[in-house]
Amino acid sequence: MDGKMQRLIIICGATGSGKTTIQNYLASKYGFERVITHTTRAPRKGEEDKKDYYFESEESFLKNHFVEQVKYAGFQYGSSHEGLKRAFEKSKTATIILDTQGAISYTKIVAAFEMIFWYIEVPSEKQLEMRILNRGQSEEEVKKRLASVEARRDMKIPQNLEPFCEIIENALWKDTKRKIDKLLEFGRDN
Ligand SMILES: Nc1nc2c(ncn2[C@@H]2O[C@H](COP(=O)(O)OP(=O)(O)O)[C@@H](O)[C@H]2O)c(=O)[nH]1
Ligand SMILES: Nc1ncnc2c1ncn2[C@@H]1O[C@H](COP(=O)(O)OP(=O)(O)O)[C@@H](O)[C@H]1O
Repeated sequence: MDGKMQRLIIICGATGSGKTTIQNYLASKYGFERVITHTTRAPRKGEEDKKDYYFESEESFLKNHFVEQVKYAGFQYGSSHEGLKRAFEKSKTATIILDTQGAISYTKIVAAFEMIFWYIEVPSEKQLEMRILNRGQSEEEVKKRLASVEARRDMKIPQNLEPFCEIIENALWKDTKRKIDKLLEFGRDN
């Protein structure tokens, strides 16, 4: 495969903004492979090891070869060279979900693939809370998550990430899909 043709779509945004929903849409409509990242947080109901994340212990986490790693709401998260390679073996365009700090790290690396940065926004914090609650997490869990320094930080796009990012407002899902389709149509062959 021609390395120059590979593309990584980096998706970031507040917790509950719709990053996973968008990643799933890109997988089902366009066949874009997901880069599975590593975390020490426990799986949520319905999440599967090696599909949603590589769920790691503190010890096993350290054994990976990371492009970047962060601490988010008290847990470790990291994207590994192995994870990227596995995704690019299956499709030329891959997608990855990162916090904004991780996305900033990617703006600084020299990579063999093209990078596209998307920041997902939701019109109001109230809507965010509602969506997270609908996802099945308890009110207490949601409050705790939204109170972490990292979650607060990622509610807004950091200034040093803004020049690299396409901001996608995820209000009505059908409009979001249309926006994404347009962006990908425009990006084709560029
Ligand atoms: N930097 C970085 N962030 C990650 C990685 N994997 C996941 N994240 C981010 O970690 C944050 C927390 O993810 P998660 O626990 O799944 O919670 P959610 O955002 O509420 O679905 C999100 O902002 C993810 O984008 C990674 O490998 N590196
Ligand atoms: N445009 C939308 N309108 C209404 N609900 C949405 C929309 N996009 C995503 N959701 C829902 O919001 C919740 C959070 O979305 P999710 O993709 O899990 O967010 P993230 O991965 O950013 O934390 C999920 O229950 C999802 O189905």
